[in-house]
Amino acid sequence: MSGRVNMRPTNKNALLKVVILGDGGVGKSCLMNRFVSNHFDEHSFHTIGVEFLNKDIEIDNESYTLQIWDTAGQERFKTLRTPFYRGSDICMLTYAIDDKSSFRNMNMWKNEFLYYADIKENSSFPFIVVGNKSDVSIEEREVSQLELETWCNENGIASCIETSAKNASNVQEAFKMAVQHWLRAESRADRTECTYSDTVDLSKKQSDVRNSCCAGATDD
Ligand SMILES: Nc1nc2c(ncn2[C@@H]2O[C@H](COP(=O)(O)OP(=O)(O)OP(=O)(O)O)[C@@H](O)[C@H]2O)c(=O)[nH]1
Repeated sequence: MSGRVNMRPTNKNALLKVVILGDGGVGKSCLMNRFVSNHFDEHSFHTIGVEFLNKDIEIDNESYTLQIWDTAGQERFKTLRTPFYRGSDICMLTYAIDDKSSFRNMNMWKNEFLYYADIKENSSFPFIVVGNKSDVSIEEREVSQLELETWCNENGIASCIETSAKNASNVQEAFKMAVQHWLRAESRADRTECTYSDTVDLSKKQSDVRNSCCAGATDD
């Protein structure tokens, strides 16, 4: 008899580290607080360094714990925030719809993340782009939805959404979308690993299987 078995357990990483990046004042802390506690602070203080909160989310009957890292957007806190990028599963690049310069800075944020998180293969990393403060008036808006979509296309990012931490519009959806994006990236990675390493050929003798990279997974 001959066959191939995928040894990777499903939902192997139920704890997902989500890092929120973007210029100071775009609403990162407010987004996190709206998502975690359904609360909005009109007079939110600048974050110093990083803060994190956990929140469970259910998608397709699977439960995930999001560990959400809110970082300080001001340049002077760079050395305090960058050590926390490593080990991230999802990166939320955030700008404010009424602040064009925060939109222009997304390149800088993306590059800073890739560098300090030490991501080699950036094309498959689950970035999601969030345009916050969608409650502002048309007159105050400085970034159109088309500009957002164009930037994402140019940067190979498939997930983007406009939110308002103030009126709660799309905040739950943004985090859900982020996890769904992560799931798609994971399943692509699983398929690749299935092909190259994460499989056991049952036609092999048991001694050969023990020496393969996945053999230990059956005992753990
Ligand atoms: N109109 C509007 N204001 C918002 C929204 N989200 C946040 N704000 C306001 O924007 C300001 C900055 O919000 P923060 O959440 O502290 O911004 P931040 O990105 O965490 O800033 P740093 O900690 O400096 O990086 C606060 O006065 C908030 O009340 C929103 O969706 N709409």
